Amino acid sequence: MDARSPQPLLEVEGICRSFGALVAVDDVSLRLGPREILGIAGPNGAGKTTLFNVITGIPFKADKGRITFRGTRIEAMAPHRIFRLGLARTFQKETSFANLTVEQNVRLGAAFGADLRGKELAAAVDRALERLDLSARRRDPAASLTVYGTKRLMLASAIVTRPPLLMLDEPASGLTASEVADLKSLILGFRDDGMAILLIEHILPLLFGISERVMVMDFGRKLVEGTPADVARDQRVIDAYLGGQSEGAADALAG
Ligand SMILES: Nc1ncnc2c1ncn2[C@@H]1O[C@H](COP(=O)(O)OP(=O)(O)OP(=O)(O)O)[C@@H](O)[C@H]1O
Repeated sequence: MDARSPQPLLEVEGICRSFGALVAVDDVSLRLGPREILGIAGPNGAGKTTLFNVITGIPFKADKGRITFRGTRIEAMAPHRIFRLGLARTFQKETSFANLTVEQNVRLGAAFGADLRGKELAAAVDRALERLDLSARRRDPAASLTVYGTKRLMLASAIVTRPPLLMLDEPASGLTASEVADLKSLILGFRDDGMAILLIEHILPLLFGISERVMVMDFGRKLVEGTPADVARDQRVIDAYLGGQSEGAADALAG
């Protein structure tokens, strides 16, 4: 099944969210199939993070629209119940419980996202720490990690319950080129494990290089959606957003 199938993994229909007079997300719809990677691009303030926020209900809901995840309507559901249905996210800013250890952070993710206990919980935490190359740091305080270490910790806490949908908000910001390359293979590995991925990213070679489809937002609205090749060539996208970066996107597509 893919996003065009009658029952996609995630279906967002006519979502709106305003802050006073500012319409941050304006009638946005999207569909995502299992194991699909949908990239979301757009200039600063286009409404990308607000879209993530209203899908996950953290920290606020949409004013209008329907969101269906795994056949269940979630637009009015409490965030922890959405997580338990199998939708996990990370945040733009590196976020962790700084005074807890790396392992305790991941255990919290597991407890929030599923009813895991005992050996099952321990195995899930071990697996997530191993996957994100954090096993050797498990007893260290989260505050001692580097920027990329903290990003990997957010990812470990998000994937510990093996969610079918992972939403990543600018996971590559602030990383070195080799860290971005490492992150790229991690994300592709999550997809190979069975996760669908919604990815917001300003680093276009990464976004265009791993997404099956790309959606570009501008002024709260969906400007264009299509294959990376079609989107990178779309004159509306070049005018509104890519500008000088269109070469970077083209290079990513070339290989
Ligand atoms: N809690 C809020 N209160 C008031 N305005 C908000 C709030 N959250 C977002 N906005 C505004 O909504 C608009 C969309 O913001 P949003 O963070 O969703 O954009 P974005 O596309 O994710 O941008 P960036 O790429 O810079 O992260 C912006 O004008 C922003 O200032």
